[in-house]
Amino acid sequence: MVEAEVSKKERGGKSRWGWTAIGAVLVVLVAISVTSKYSKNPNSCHCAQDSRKFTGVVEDCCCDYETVDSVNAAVLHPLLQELVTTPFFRYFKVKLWCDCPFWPDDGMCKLRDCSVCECPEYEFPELFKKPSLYGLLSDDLKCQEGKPEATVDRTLDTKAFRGWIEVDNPWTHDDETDNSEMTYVNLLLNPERYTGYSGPSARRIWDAVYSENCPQYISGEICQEKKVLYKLISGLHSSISIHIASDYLLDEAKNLWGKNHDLMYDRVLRYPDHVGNLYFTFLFVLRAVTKAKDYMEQAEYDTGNHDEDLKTQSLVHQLLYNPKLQAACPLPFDEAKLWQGQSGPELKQQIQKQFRNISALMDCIGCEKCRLWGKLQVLGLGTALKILFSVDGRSQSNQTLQLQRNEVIALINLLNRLSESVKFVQELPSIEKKMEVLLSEPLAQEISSWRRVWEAVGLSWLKKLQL
Ligand SMILES: Cc1cc2nc3c(=O)[nH]c(=O)nc-3n(C[C@H](O)[C@H](O)[C@H](O)COP(=O)(O)OP(=O)(O)OC[C@H]3O[C@@H](n4cnc5c(N)ncnc54)[C@H](O)[C@@H]3O)c2cc1C
Repeated sequence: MVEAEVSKKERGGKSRWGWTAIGAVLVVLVAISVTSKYSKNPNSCHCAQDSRKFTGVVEDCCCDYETVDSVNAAVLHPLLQELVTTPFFRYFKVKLWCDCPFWPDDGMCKLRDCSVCECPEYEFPELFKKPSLYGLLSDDLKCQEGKPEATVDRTLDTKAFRGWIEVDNPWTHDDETDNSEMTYVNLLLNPERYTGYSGPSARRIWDAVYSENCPQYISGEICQEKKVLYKLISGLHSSISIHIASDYLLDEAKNLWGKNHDLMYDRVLRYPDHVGNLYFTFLFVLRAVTKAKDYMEQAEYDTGNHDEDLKTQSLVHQLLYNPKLQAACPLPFDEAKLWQGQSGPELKQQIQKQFRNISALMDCIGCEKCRLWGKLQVLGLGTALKILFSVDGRSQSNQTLQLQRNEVIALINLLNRLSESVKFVQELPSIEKKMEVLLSEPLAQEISSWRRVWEAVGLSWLKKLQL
């Protein structure tokens, strides 16, 4: 083309101008046909825009992608990253050795990283070991009235919080009040990352989760509440996959860990609905945390380390009352729209049973570390469900929220995991660029072959013109 232009200027012949113009039109038409062909490919159309892939309001939520990204990057992510390192939030109580209630354990874990490093007795806070002295259920309060002289009334009526108690979460399979097989785990020593757990064992669990408990909804054919359950699980699945890809064993021989962008793209980013579900789950859990803010604000974050505990309290306050967050996304998810129909209570029971089954499936995970994070995050989701759906401030005002310490730890750690995943997705442009190169390879090849054809034709025309 450049050669043709130079020759045209040098020669200045009228008929040659005409030939060149026809040639230029042909090139434009070829380019248009090639690019339009590729823009029909759903994978490449996003890339071709060279802009953000995810825009607009997150489906079924009250916040848009851009706001979630900016508030997460500016407020939530930094706060949560710090909060989960505090002594209160880094120890999680979990029953790791559990029998799968559905089929014999067929663990397929390949790596040493599959196993969990449990805490030695001396490490975790002494206060965590003791059952709470201040755990006062509403029934206990009545009992105390009979013998006031014997007990100190520690209730503070103005406070929502009445001390950590051992209560069972109705949404999960494990009995959270049974401490016999529980062990404490330092989450910082056991990061959620690639473990090599895959194949039929892992696939069977995901298949059971989706097919038996929350079959993918077909738009318009399933009620909103069931759709919520599917989206929560799918969003959690996206987050797990993103964590696997973002902390991946790139070279086993060299023990080299890092980001595996191709895996992140293959598993999550190329499915916009899986990304949408991640944002949905993030907003759902964020709504639960902010709804429980009175309770969380009053809660005791004692671990025996005064300075650290003050820091924890302050970080929790900053998270719950952040003006930027309140202004940007005051109601991340509107739970009041659910369970409105006549069959509401029945439906709630049915979905609660399905979620309990999902939580029981976590005992079938044949990789200890995956089981740890699976259990933590499912308890976190169960806690969010409990906050949003088990205690309804409007219709059952006599029901007060009671959370156990482990539920709050799971809830905040889950929110942090989701926040990290959203941040990874937000850092998409660099990944997108990489994919753009990959996706544009056939386009580049096709253009260059058309260019070669055109150059050959153009050259033969030029030769003719020069004669
Ligand atoms: C609870 C749990 C926790 C795990 N934690 C870890 C871990 O910490 N580290 C680790 O290395 N491995 C972990 N695994 C295993 C991991 O999730 C994958 O199963 C494994 O890496 C194999 O991946 P895959 O490519 O076969 O697809 P999988 O991720 O197993 O997906 C199976 C199928 O589910 C569907 N699917 C995938 N993502 C979504 C989504 N977001 N929404 C809807 N449908 C979807 C697709 O049809 C896909 O083919 C965990 C598994 C489970 C069940």
